Amino acid sequence: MRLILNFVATDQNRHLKYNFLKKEFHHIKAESDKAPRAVLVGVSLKDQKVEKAEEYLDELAFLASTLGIKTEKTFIQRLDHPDKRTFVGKGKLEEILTYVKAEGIDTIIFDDDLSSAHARNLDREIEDVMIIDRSLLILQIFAMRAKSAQAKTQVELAQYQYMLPRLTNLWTHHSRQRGGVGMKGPGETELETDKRIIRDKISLLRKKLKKIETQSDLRRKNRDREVRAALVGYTNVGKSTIMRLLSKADVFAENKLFATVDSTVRKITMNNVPFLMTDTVGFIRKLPTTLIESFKSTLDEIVEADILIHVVDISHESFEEHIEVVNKTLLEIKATDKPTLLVFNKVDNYVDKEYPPFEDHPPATLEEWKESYLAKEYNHIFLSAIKKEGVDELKRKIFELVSDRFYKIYPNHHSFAYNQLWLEHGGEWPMSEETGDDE
Ligand SMILES: Nc1nc2c(ncn2[C@@H]2O[C@H](COP(=O)(O)OP(=O)(O)OP(=O)(O)O)[C@@H](O)[C@H]2O)c(=O)[nH]1
Ligand SMILES: [Mg+2]
Repeated sequence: MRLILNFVATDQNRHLKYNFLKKEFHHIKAESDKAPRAVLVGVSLKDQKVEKAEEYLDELAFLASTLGIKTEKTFIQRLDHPDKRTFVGKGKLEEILTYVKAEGIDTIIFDDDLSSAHARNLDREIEDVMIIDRSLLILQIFAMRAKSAQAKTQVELAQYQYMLPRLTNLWTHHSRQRGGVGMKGPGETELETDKRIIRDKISLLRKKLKKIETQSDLRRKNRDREVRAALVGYTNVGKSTIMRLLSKADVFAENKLFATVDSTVRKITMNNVPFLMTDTVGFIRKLPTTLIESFKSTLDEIVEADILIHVVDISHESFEEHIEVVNKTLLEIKATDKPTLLVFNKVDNYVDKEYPPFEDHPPATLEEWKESYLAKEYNHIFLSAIKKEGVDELKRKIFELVSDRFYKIYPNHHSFAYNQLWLEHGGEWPMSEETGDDE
């Protein structure tokens, strides 16, 4: 097996080829001239339903398809905890390998992060098949999507940070004294050299990022006295579509995961009240921590926002869990405690659930969701961004939050009395709206 990480550590110009993941994928594609074919492997833990593990693998398959990888089969093993040696047990691994060989599969994707010990042991068992874990897959998507210098540098940094601890045991069999060649320092083993190169690269990238961030900090400072709203939510819920709807901004929306990696800011004015709207990167279950760290300045757009517009795809089977993942991530980056509007998007795609009659059951229809604990807990609206149903109410709710904040900063603004009246009388749309780019 050629493990994906081998590329960097064994390539002569490894310190130059930072975009190793991309190259590796191109390599596979070029070899076979068709989409890479994969099997997915997940573990269903003791206290977890098998359907949950299946759902997680569906998401993993969606992540893989975003990179053009086709999923041929999924394997789930029920375990108390992942196997220490090879992630799944011996028997399961044999079953997987038999299938992989028979079908000529080129990639095995694990739904959890593999430790360096896992990688080493799997490396011994498997030949000619690429092994990827969830974090690596997400990092690769980010690398593909990043457009700005800032996002590209952030992804690179996250890739190297991901790699560094995994180098530790992986290369022990390469560790040997080697005299005076290339980058090697005096008395260093090959492993030490590799680690040093990566550490140097990390500190270089940190410096580069700091420089870029100083510029965006300055730009943000200039916006200090402006009201800022941020669209947040799980990936693929419709944030960019809503951004387009509100600002007529030409942002990219696609039915793939992590369509947005660079954040976009637009200035919007409603009834003479201006504010900034940010569309930013979506969250996902088990977002690699290296990504959260290196995307700190992008996520600061959320941290510094006055108002959050939390978008949810209500037609998704796991949308309640998605809300939890987003709330947990917001807590992690310290962006809670802001006035928040929960947008239940994609109502056009919602399919009523079937439950046995006369039994207690979770909400099964949109009407029932409207009466649910979630609707009670949150300032919310129901929306179809695609069919443009509920847009006026969305605008009105956003306007309420934004103008509340705006008049706190500018209590004497001339539009205050007019807008108070307008809101008290039910605020009929359309009202004046201008949009413009700010960067
Ligand atoms: N059926 C339906 N689809 C929608 C709706 N809103 C957005 N979509 C689709 O959902 C997909 C994702 O939309 P995006 O706007 O890219 O989602 P996002 O939240 O920005 O996604 P990321 O940037 O990947 O995190 C696209 O295919 C949209 O066309 C809606 O109201 N109904
Ligand atoms: Mg988006």
